Amino acid sequence: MTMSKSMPATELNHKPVVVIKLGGSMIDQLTPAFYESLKSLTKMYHCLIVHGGGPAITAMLDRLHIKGEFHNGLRKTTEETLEVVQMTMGGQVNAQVTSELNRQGIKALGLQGTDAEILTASLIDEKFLGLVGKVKQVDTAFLIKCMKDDYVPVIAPLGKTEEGRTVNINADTAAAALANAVQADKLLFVTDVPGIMESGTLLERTTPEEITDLITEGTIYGGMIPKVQSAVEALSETLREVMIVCGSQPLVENNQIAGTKICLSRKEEVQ
Ligand SMILES: Nc1ncnc2c1ncn2[C@@H]1O[C@H](COP(=O)(O)OP(=O)(O)O)[C@@H](O)[C@H]1O
Ligand SMILES: CC(=O)N[C@@H](CCC(=O)OP(=O)(O)O)C(=O)O
Repeated sequence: MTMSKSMPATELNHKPVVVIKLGGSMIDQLTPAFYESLKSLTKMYHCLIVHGGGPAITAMLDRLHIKGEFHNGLRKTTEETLEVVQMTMGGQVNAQVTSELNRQGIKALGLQGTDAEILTASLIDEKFLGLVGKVKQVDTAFLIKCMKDDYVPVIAPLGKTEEGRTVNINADTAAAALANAVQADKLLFVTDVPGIMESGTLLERTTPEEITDLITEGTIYGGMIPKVQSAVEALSETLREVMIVCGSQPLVENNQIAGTKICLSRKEEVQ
């Protein structure tokens, strides 16, 4: 379980928080209509954005002829790979997302998870995965300050170990940890598919138990696995629903968010 260093509930009670994870698969294709809907969301919610950058990292590794390797959806991160991760996801992609949001009139502030001790992580398995971390503690103090001033923090999922080593963190798991730490009302994973698909049909609602079966039978595979696992882990008494949504359409239409809702049970009815 992730620890949180400060409790935001009392500080941010005038607007709930929504954490939005922008998948690397979608970042280059987000439409003006998507940003417009995000802007209207900022009127009702404090928004906190976590972005990925998998495709950009892979493209740069290819250009530099550095061999990549994945284990269970996690990129083996050598010292050399980490430099590329910092340069692309922490640099280029973070700046791209932040400046696009600002261009659309959203007050966005680009940050790395390594700033202001936002993400403290532990190494998962250094021998096997190298410098890949999982979030151990989130310091929300600076994020809350930003959101109180109506800034949208845009976080690249890099973290520091307690020994001060920089680590690469899967963006889905970072988003889930941040959502828990800021006691978010909603967590949205924006990706390049309409939601979880089963035999070509969108699953509008599902549960952790069904997700386990869908992974076992191979319906859910690849990059969707860390996403749904992070979604399930994030579910709590406060965060009763997590959604997987598509970035090629507006986030909210007719007051509805289209995609797959993951709830603790099928009976959950969340507004
Ligand atoms: N059951 C499923 N429904 C929809 N997409 C799935 C499913 N199983 C695997 N996927 C794959 O997951 C991908 C999204 O994950 P990923 O590529 O990691 O995106 P992101 O960069 O947004 O995190 C989809 O493009 C699709 O190829
Ligand atoms: C440890 C690990 O795998 N980190 C990811 C971080 C980026 C990410 O998660 O980006 P997407 O959301 O685009 O997949 C990586 O290096 O690709």
